[in-house]
Amino acid sequence: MTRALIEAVGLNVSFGEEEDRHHVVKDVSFRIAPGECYGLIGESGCGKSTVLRAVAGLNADYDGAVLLDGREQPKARRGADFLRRVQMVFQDPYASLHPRKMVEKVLSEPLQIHGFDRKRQRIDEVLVQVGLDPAFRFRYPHELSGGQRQRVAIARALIMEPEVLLLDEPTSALDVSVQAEILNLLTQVQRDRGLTYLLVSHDMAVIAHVCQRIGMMQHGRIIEELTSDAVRSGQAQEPYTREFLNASAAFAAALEGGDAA
Ligand SMILES: Nc1ncnc2c1ncn2[C@@H]1O[C@H](COP(=O)(O)OP(=O)(O)OP(=O)(O)O)[C@@H](O)[C@H]1O
Repeated sequence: MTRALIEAVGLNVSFGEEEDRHHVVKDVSFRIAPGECYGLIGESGCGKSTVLRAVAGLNADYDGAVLLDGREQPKARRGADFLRRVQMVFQDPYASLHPRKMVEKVLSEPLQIHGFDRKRQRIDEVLVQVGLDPAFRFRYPHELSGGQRQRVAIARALIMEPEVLLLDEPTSALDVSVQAEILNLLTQVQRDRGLTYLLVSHDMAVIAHVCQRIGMMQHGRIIEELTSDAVRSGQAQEPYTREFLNASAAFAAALEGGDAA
């Protein structure tokens, strides 16, 4: 890889004090090229979300470095440039949208903060892009389904015209019936805009659908990096990775369906 757009170098994160101190992310490094989708996968508690939060700058208490376009980012306060170019989509759209803010306000606030022009037009365009009628701008979160809420959360990220999306289990809080719709939307906007994704999930079907390269995490470490082609053709080296893949019935179903991208 010649150029990494987003990069983690030797990330370490611990929680707690003294004897209660737990080292939950251990020397995690990865490089993601512009336009590439990289997935972090592993069982619950292995440290995936903690890695993502450190990369996003939501947890400043890490050792190691996060680089955007080759430039190391300050830990405590990401600059305006990073905050515009790197956006995050959270697992639970119920929690990530303010209940008393109309969609219009959710989408116009970041435009205001970052001094964008043509607000009305940008809001209409992004709503259409995420599959919502522009009239949804006048709805409150409680007037939306779970899938529609996650579409608004994705619109909020996209409206900043970012280059990188950090996606933390973006479908796992949704009904199974709408999970595929949201995944397809994420794949579509990634292609349309040439976005770079760092996607965290415990679900191999989700990761294989979206990502070209995968980091397998166990106990806070990336134990193996492999391409989704290698995953599909069963070329995992580590026994734990093979076990994880074998145990993933959903992944087997995705393989059968042939929709793993
Ligand atoms: N703010 C925190 N304070 C203390 N411990 C934490 C904190 N955040 C996470 N942890 C612990 O760090 C470990 C890794 O958590 P993390 O959420 O990163 O795992 P994960 O792989 O994303 O799991 P899941 O898929 O269940 O979210 C867990 O043992 C968790 O309890």
